[in-house]
Order: sequence, then structure tokens, then C-alpha cells
Amino acid sequence: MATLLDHNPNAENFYAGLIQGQRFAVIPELALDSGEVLRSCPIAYKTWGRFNETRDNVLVICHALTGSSDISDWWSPLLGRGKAFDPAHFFIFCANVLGSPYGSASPLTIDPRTGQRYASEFPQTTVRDDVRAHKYVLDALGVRSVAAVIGGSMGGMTTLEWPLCTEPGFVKSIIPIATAADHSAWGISWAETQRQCIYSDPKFDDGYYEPRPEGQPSAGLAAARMVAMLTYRSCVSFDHRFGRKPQRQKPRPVQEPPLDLPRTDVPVATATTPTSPAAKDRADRKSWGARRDPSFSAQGYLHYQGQKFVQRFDANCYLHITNKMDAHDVTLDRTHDQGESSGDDDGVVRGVLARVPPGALVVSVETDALFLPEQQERLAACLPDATLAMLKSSDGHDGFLLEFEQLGTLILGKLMKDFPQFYGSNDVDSTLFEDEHTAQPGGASLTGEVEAW
Ligand SMILES: CC(=O)SCCNC(=O)CCNC(=O)[C@H](O)C(C)(C)COP(=O)(O)OP(=O)(O)OC[C@H]1O[C@@H](n2cnc3c(N)ncnc32)[C@H](O)[C@@H]1OP(=O)(O)O
Ligand SMILES: N[C@@H](CCO)C(=O)O
Repeated sequence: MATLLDHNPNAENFYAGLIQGQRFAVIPELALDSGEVLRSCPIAYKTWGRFNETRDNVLVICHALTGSSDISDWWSPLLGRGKAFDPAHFFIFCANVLGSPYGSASPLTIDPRTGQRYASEFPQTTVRDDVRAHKYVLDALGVRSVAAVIGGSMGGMTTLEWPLCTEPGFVKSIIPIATAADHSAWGISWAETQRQCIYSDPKFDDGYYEPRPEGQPSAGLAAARMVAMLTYRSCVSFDHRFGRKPQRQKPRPVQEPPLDLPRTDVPVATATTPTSPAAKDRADRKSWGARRDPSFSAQGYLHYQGQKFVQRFDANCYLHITNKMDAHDVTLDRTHDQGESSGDDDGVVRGVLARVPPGALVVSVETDALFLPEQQERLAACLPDATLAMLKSSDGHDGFLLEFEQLGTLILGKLMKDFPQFYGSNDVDSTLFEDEHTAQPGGASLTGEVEAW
């Protein structure tokens, strides 16, 4: 059982502080798939809405690779009164995954055995570990069952694992989006190119760098994000958006960190303490890895995305989570669960997914070049009585974070159809929506009702 806290146990974690209004729980001992045990394992989470009497009006939302527990940061248009994630009808829960910099246990966490940050010694976690950890928090909050689990990309992997890692009947329905039953060779290979970008930065130092934006291998991490951006978007969207336009706007300078330029015997004033505007520009670029000003708008965009990313994400965490995604495979160690395996190529997958509640809504993005629509078709064919919906988008994989209207309509329609009982009464004071309040630790035990507005 997790203990709900009234404070942030990660006060030293800069990135956790970027997420507003998070709550924390601590799991005394979390046994991982790797066989290792995480002690005093923090989990960061946020909630919206409140429980009904039977504590089963629960939506679990699962974030993607670089997301956090704050749905309002990345799926904001889906959250609110009359929206897909409506706190008037649901208790909405989103927890940060293990290995993420945003507050749950990660390479940035202090190892209670040593008093030092885990850094690259943080044990590898899996999507299944995330489900088990987050389930402990739901138990502590008093959740009896979950109406629907919803998530995209890695969040879709987590969504698929929820009904497989919890007791039958606990999860009533799932909506996996832009995801797959296992991470493809294509996905693994793109992730590997990104990891190699980080390893090749001399500041990486096997992961024993000083975390915080100013200490980490920013050049490698920025390059990794630039590569990743190309897999998240599409050729069409880049051509349409940037074409061959020249880059006019200068890349925004990084405020921090102080520069980490090579030492020389002869002091070079312009390198260590740039004074002229040109030297300052050069130094700003160098601090996050860009060696030349971009000529084209498309280059400028990538530079900017890389630069922006290193201010909000940690390199060890990036390595950890991409490895976690690579390991995702719903059939792993479950061949005994095959059930009515039909013997065709997907028989094993179908056998394992037979345990998922029927009627899943699988959502794909028509231009997704990372999790191809064919994978979603395969997934829908392997899930019992599932439906496949296609998002129209030229934006590629990131369409699941951009096509809010289509996605909102699909999710809301599914929830209203499957759970009409939760839409019966609408007598909540609407002023409560103006301010977000998160779940009160201990509220479940003291009052029998966790309020989370
Ligand atoms: C602390 C936290 O941040 S918590 C986590 C938040 N992030 C997440 O949850 C992860 C999921 N989110 C994402 O991956 C992304 O935010 C997305 C997919 C939703 C949207 O991506 P964005 O980068 O916001 O959008 P987009 O691709 O349109 O890029 C817009 C940015 O590029 C800049 N830009 C566009 N063209 C250029 C160019 N030629 N040169 C320089 N900059 C450019 C824009 O000025 C804009 O800058 P801004 O982000 O400072 O406003
Ligand atoms: N843009 C998303 C894509 C991952 O699927 C992220 O950064 O998390």
C-alpha cells in the first residue's frame, strides 16, 4: 500500500518543481520486473473531480514519453466541463511514470541506501512496473474500479497493460491511442539513434553528470529530441510548414547554463566570457550543441525544439524511458496466457489480449510514421470486439497531442455510451471548476470522500 503524503519528497528535483499542484505518494517497497526492489519509491500524481459513492467513476489517463501527471499541460482541451475528461462526472487520475524527471522515482531520485542520486544506477523499470506502482496509489485513494484507461504512444502501452496487470474486472474499458502491442523494430531503432546522440556527448560521463539543465549533456539530449521530432511529425507537415523558407528568427539564447567551454592554457576572453554580440551568439549556441546558425526555417525549428527540451528534461531519464518503451511487449512472459491462440502470426497476441475487457476503442493517426496505422489495425484485430478509429491529421504521430477536437469527440462518445450512469446527475457547483484543487492526502480515510477539485 502506498502512503499519501502532504509534501513533495523530491524537493531536490528541479524538474518535479516544473509541474504545478502535484501530489505525492510513497510506496515502501516496489518489486520491479527486473527483480530489484525500489525502496521508499515516490509517485507523483494529479487528480481532478471527485468520487461517486461507489468509487468507480474513475478515469486513468496515461502520459507519453516526455509528459507528466499534469494533463492540463498536454491534453488541456480534453479536460474540463463538457469535455472528454469531465471532472463533473469522473474522478480523473494521472500519475507520472517511473524514470520520468517529473517527480516519480527516477535517476534523479536519491537512493535511500547511499544518500546519492541513482543517476545511471537507477534500476530499469517497465510499463508493467508503472501500472503496479500507480495501482498502489489508486488503492490508497480508495478506488474500487476504473471505468476507463486512456493514453497515447507510451501512454497507450500503459493503457494496454492496465487490464493485464490488475485483477479481472478492475478496469472496465480501454482507449489505447497511437500505440502498439509491442514496440516495433522501427521504433526501437529510432530510439537507439536518440540514445547514441546522448552517449556521444562528452558531458554524458556514463550518466554521472551533475543533473539540472546546466550540468547535463545538453548537446546530446538536444540532438536526440531533434531526431525524435522528425519521427513525431511528417514529411508533409514539415514541407507545408517550413518549405524552403530561410530562418530569419535567431534561436532564442539559453538563459542558463553557464558555458562549459574547453579549457586552454592561454585565456581566451571571447570564449569563456563572450563580450561581442557575435561571440555571445556563438557561445549560446555552443552551450546546447548547435555549431552553426540555421539557414532554413526547418533547421531553426529543430534547433529551437532541442534547445527548449534540454531546459525541461533530463538525459538519464530520457535513456531510461526510451529503454522502457523498447521493452514493451504484451506477450512477454505471458505465453501461458495464450488462451484460444489460433496459431496464426497474431495468435499469441490475441491470446494475451483476450483478457482485456471487450469493446476497446483503438485510435490511430493516419500519417503516423512511428506507430503505423497498420499496427493499430493489428491491435484492434487482436483486442476482443474492439473498434478502430482514425484521426485525420497531417501531423504524424504527434497528431494524438494536436487533433483535440477529433480525439475529444471520439473519447467523449465512447465514455457516454459505455458509462451513461455517470452522466445522470449534473448538479455540481460549476464555480468549483474555476479553481483546481487536488486530492487531499488522507481525505479517503478521514471523510470517506476524496475531493479533488
Ligand atoms: C514542464 C513541462 O513542460 S511538462 C511536459 C509538457 N510536454 C508534454 O507533455 C509532452 C507532450 N507535448 C509535446 O510533445 C509538444 O508540446 C506538442 C506535440 C504537444 C506540441 O509541440 P510544440 O513544440 O509546442 O509545438 P510546435 O511543434 O508547433 O512548435 C512550436 C514552437 O516552435 C517555435 N518555432 C516554430 N518555428 C520555428 C522556427 N523556424 N525557428 C524557431 N522556432 C520555431 C514556435 O515559436 C513555438 O515556440 P514555443 O513552444 O516557445 O511557443
Ligand atoms: N511528443 C510526444 C511524443 C511521444 O510519443 C512526447 O514528447 O512525449
